[in-house]
Amino acid sequence: MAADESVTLLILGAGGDLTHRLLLPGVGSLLKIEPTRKVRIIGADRADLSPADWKKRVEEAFDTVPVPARPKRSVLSRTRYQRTNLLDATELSDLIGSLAGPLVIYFALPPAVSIGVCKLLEDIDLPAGTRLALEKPFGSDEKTARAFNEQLHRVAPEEQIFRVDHFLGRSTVLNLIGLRFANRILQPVWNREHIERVEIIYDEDLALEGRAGYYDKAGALRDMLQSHLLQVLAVFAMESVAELSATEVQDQKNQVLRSTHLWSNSPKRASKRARYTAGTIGRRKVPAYTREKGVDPARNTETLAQVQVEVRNNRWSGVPFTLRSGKALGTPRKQIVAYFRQVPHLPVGFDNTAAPDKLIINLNPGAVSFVLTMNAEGSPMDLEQKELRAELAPGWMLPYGEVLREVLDGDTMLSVRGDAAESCWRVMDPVLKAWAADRVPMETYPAGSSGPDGWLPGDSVVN
Ligand SMILES: NC(=O)C1=CN([C@@H]2O[C@H](COP(=O)(O)OP(=O)(O)OC[C@H]3O[C@@H](n4cnc5c(N)ncnc54)[C@H](OP(=O)(O)O)[C@@H]3O)[C@@H](O)[C@H]2O)C=CC1
Ligand SMILES: O=C1O[C@H](COP(=O)(O)O)[C@@H](O)[C@H](O)[C@H]1O
Repeated sequence: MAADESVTLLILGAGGDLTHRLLLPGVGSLLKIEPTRKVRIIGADRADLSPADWKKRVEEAFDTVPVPARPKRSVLSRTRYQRTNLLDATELSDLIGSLAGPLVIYFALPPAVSIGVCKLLEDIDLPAGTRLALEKPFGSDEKTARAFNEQLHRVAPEEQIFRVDHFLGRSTVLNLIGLRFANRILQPVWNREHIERVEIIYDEDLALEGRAGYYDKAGALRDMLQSHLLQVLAVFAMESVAELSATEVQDQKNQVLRSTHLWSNSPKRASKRARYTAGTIGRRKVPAYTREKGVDPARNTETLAQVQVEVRNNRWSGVPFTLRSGKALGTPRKQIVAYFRQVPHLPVGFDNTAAPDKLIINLNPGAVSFVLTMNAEGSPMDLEQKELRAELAPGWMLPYGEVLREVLDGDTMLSVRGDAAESCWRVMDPVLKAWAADRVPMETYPAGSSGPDGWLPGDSVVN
């Protein structure tokens, strides 16, 4: 679809946090880069917002970017809000009936409400080609994800369904494809012969930040590992693509996800979970997770999760991939680290066999570092590790701008295909079952620390 063709973006759940904090600024950041793009934003929610309230919300979100005057004026002059109980068939049908295509329906709703709305959409005539954009979590296990896929396919074909993952909008992830396939240096060593293990880590210094309503039912594993980090793994490990197209990228990513299994098939050995206790992050005092507002300690929700998986294919068999993410950690660390094997033979005479060579890919902000063993300062017989580093340009728009751009253009390259969503649950379901049965202990770590001791295998120097 051409960027100058006007698209109607209907945001369901327009009064909520996602719309306010991420979606509207995302659209704004897209308009900043593409000021002639024509998008008509319609907000719908059960909140009682006046037309002026709604315009003010859009304007405030745009001002955080900020959006240039002309596209801002154009959007504000055409946007409107419709108070709607989205689970009422007549109200939903009236809302959609009032809109012209091409139409994108963005579900910024609690997951159970999204499923209910989809059911109602089966009986509503949608403009031809209507696209549906869904948020995570996509289902709550493999079975519910499959059922949700079947239901969605009764409303629209797969190529009109966008399961949004803002990590895939991240320029750094696209940079990963460039890093892997646009030079000859890395391709020959990107395999089990040369890479011993890989860590994909997203440690945050943010704590709960008032999100108990969502997070206490999700936890770190569902919030980050099952969704974002498995997607990052898929891009890291996939075979080469002939072109940057949805079919190529999706097929290659999904081959990886289909081949991914828990390390030694044992959820007990492959997973760890922990929850933060009271502590201090910088100058900020953080209460114990169980004392945070809205948390039910009986849910036993983890705030730090680590899972080891194996990609059982010709390229990666035998290489452990450790996925880890958590909240309230002292030092944010958002990176992929590939540890290389030792050289087959180190010339006799050198001192100091150093730690393994590493490739570190920082996800946010983006940077690539090679940490290589070479001659030290001083005695040339001595070895040490030195770092070669390149900073990557920041994303040209916000991650939500990048994913929305694809949705508005009808390009599914960066969205999660239905079978991939099911595969991700298939990998993690045994861990969730083992945790629910208390077969893996819940450890603790003070907020502001680096997590429980001894979780990551081997050396994991933060860079
Ligand atoms: N917020 C975030 O940072 C992120 C959120 N997500 C996902 O985005 C989705 C939305 O999350 P979030 O914005 O945080 O949730 P919120 O609860 O803040 O927003 C959902 C909105 O939908 C409204 N709503 C619920 N039921 C109905 C209904 N029947 N009719 C009309 N409106 C209704 C809610 O109204 P009311 O308040 O009255 O209930 C609320 O305004 C979730 O799937 C979440 O997992 C994904 C990534 C990040
Ligand atoms: O989807 C989510 O992602 C954020 C981390 O992503 P970032 O781009 O904001 O760094 C995470 O904090 C949140 O819990 C999760 O729902």
